Amino acid sequence: MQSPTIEICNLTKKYGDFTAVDNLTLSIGKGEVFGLLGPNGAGKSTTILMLMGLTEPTSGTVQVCGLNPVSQPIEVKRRVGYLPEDVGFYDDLTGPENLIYTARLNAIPDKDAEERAFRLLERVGLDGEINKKVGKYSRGMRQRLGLADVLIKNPEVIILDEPTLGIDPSGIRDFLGLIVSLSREEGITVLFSSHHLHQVQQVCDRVGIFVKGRLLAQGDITSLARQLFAESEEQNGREYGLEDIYYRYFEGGERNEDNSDSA
Ligand SMILES: Nc1ncnc2c1ncn2[C@@H]1O[C@H](COP(=O)(O)OP(=O)(O)OP(=O)(O)O)[C@@H](O)[C@H]1O
Repeated sequence: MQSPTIEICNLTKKYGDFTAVDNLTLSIGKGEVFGLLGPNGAGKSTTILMLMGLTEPTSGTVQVCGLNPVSQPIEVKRRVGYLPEDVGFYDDLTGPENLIYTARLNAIPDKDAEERAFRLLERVGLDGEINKKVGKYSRGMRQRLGLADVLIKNPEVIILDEPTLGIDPSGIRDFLGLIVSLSREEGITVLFSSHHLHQVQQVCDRVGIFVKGRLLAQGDITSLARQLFAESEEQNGREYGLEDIYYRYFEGGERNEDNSDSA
């Protein structure tokens, strides 16, 4: 059997006395779209920083594409594309100019870089905007350019940290559709970190519920509620679902008829 693309084992990160990530164990297979779902402050970004070799674990191990991000951070960055909440671009350059710049930084020859930049702009639906300076892009356009920027080096894995923040609903739909097709058509492994239950539900094969540094449950969407609410279901005789997860773990309350459609 193929070994997992991302393998996290008993991973802990402490900042002084505060534990941001607490004994996390998780495997993500090749081509899988995995959602790391948790409220603000759960430890999602800290986990991503450890996967990228940008901060060191306090204890435990991480492997990405068979590499150790602590001792091989450059090799990891070569194979993993990371899209943060807000990507920094040169605002006075156009989309293609920004992408070609990234390609050069990744040692891609100029001729290939240009061809790849235009192909990716088409892939993310920005081919109609090639002469526009990025400073004039909308938030959704910047994120789509961010995705192209991540893809220019042909990564095996892409890690997206709250990528839809500030994008309008139709932009979000397009962006999520793109992520799914990338995974399906190109076999890219995707780690999608978000606090939006419904977005994660739309695109992810498997989801981990991450709260206060701990992974409470993981699995496909339908099995999550069962894992988290088995006892309550037995006591109350009703079926629990995703909305219940949202209210209990993200809002700190329980779902009732007054709030049942606002997640
Ligand atoms: N450098 C740091 N020093 C001290 N505490 C930190 C540091 N970085 C993060 N934390 C704390 O660790 C916890 C987890 O933060 P993290 O950013 O990983 O959460 P998150 O799930 O990504 O949330 P958000 O979506 O709000 O960024 C938070 O309580 C945060 O305040």
